[in-house]
Amino acid sequence: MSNYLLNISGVNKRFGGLQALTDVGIQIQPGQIVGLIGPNGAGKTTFFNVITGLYQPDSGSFELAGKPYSPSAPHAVAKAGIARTFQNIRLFGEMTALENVMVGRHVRSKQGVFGAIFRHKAARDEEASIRARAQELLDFVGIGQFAGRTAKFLSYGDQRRLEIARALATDPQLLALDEPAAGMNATEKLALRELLVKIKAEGKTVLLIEHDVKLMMGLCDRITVLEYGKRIAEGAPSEIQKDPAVIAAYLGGAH
Ligand SMILES: Nc1ncnc2c1ncn2[C@@H]1O[C@H](COP(=O)(O)OP(=O)(O)OP(=O)(O)O)[C@@H](O)[C@H]1O
Repeated sequence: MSNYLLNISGVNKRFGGLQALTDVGIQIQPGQIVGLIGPNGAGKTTFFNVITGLYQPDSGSFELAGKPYSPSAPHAVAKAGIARTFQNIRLFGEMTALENVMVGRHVRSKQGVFGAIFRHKAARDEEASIRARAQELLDFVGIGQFAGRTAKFLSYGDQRRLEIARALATDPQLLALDEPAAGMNATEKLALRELLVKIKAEGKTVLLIEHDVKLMMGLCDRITVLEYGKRIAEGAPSEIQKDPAVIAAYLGGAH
């Protein structure tokens, strides 16, 4: 057993003839923001999808908060305590912002379908507390005033915030964000950075993939670098910035 919140090692993943991940691991201390970077095609998304149960690895050892977890399916991973967002926003566009967060919260709700149908008092009470918590989370991410707005009518930056609020609604031990700054302008990126710092201040642990290396350097406690499906470096941003293998990977790659 280790003190890591997330301790993953020995992950291999092959797609047909392509070895997308070779013996990749990551170790995350509780309360840290950890970044996963690397040139295009390095295997970041594949690794992320393995961690969150979207892809089945060929091998690997997975431990969350000292307990083995099986990344066999996304719902199993969510139950284990990892919540994620997606590179392409996946909201319920026709539902309100509040309803989107309430859906996330229902992962943790106790009342089953029968409770919801027959409107038992316990179910009604739980619904009210889910609603209140959802509003709190919208306030926390800075879009509380848009609770009643249909999700698809929110600005791009606010939709991203909503996704984060929905992920937080599951009370995750680890928040996994897939390119949260993709498509954002400079102002939105700054606001996202502030939000992530706030999430960290709440004691949450965050793993993120992000192409904006400058943003990552200023935000992350630790960074893991992949290239051609292998981990080539791990360290604090100041170490990563001057690591010859990392510099070579970025200069030689598409970035
Ligand atoms: N579902 C799949 N089937 C076959 N090959 C895949 C699949 N997903 C990814 N790959 C391949 O695996 C390799 C790693 O891709 P991956 O998307 O994980 O890299 P990445 O670091 O996330 O890249 P990017 O920064 O461009 O998103 C690439 O060569 C890619 O073509």
